[in-house]
Amino acid sequence: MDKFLNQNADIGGAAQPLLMVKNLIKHFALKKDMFSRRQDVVRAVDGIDFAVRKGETLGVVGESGCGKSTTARLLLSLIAPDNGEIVFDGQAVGGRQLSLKAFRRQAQMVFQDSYASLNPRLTIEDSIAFAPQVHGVKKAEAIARARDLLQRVGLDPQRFAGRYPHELSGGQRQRVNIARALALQPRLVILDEAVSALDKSVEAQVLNLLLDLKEEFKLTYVFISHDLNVVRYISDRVMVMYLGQVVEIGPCERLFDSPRHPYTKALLSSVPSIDPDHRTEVPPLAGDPPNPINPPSGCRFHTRCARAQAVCSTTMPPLALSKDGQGVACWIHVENSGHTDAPTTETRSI
Ligand SMILES: Nc1ncnc2c1ncn2[C@@H]1O[C@H](COP(=O)(O)OP(=O)(O)OP(=O)(O)O)[C@@H](O)[C@H]1O
Repeated sequence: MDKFLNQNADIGGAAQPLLMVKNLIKHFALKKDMFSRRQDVVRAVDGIDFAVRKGETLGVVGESGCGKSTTARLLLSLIAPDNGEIVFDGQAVGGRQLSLKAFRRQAQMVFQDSYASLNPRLTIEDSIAFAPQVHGVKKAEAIARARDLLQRVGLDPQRFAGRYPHELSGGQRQRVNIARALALQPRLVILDEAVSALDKSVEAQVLNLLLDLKEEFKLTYVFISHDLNVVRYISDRVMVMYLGQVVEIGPCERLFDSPRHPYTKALLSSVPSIDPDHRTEVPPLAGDPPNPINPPSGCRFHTRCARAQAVCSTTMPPLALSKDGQGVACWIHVENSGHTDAPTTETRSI
């Protein structure tokens, strides 16, 4: 356990992580068809380690199907992992140290679909006040808290408290979902594509609201999005996933300005830049990722990587951490160990 704490403090780049994840695995068994003897399994999340430090926003990016949402659900114990450990503020989640109920008070989630997340039969204030009452807060106090939160997310309680979800715009509903997530006074909020369905102007307002609330309530965010510009705007550090694994993690600006993993380079080169100094020579990703039921051996990216070497197809590279806090799982970086910013600590051998 101590070894794990030290390793993950390194991966998080901070002495005080709020959340630590060790070797998290989730495979989904698919229904067998009548004539097949084989049981296909989707390796949605396949052995990930990372930490989220107190007060930071960790952005999570990667192509569709790489395991971002499954990771989010695992983090909040909405689904059970096949393996792995989650430690919240030094206490293992779901065991004797920190019960699931106690953890769920401190960790909340905001989903993409603002309408599906709300009960259509409850007024806005009743929706926000619901969870605190389940956790023992008296109704009058829960309603007062709901009205206060409405104000804080920019919705006048006089006008909005008694309305129903269908009477609100998408942006207003997402503000309600954010207020609802904050009603239990959590420390960690996981935002899974929380602004992706909004118009660009509303998206910008909600992003700024999230930044303000983070300061005001001393929150820590895990921010999942396919929109790299949005992730760059809001994140302190960024984690890049490919086929259920972490391929790179590091400080946001450094990762965007000098990505190290060939996958991160290709992913970022798909974002158009109007700045000629920032145009990249790396071609954007071609085709779809391989099937997660039968992922490539070795480094899972080797089948699409222009720089792949023999070792890449046989052996999975470790996620190695350099002195500047950037972790990269790529043999090119492991082998460049004479370089000043090359990996110094092998944080994970797979
Ligand atoms: N309940 C499930 N049963 C079977 N396969 C699943 C299940 N949930 C997710 N998967 C598969 O697991 C893989 C990871 O899915 P996940 O939704 O976590 O990816 P994602 O990165 O969030 O994708 P997106 O950006 O499209 O939301 C995908 O191949 C997906 O089809």
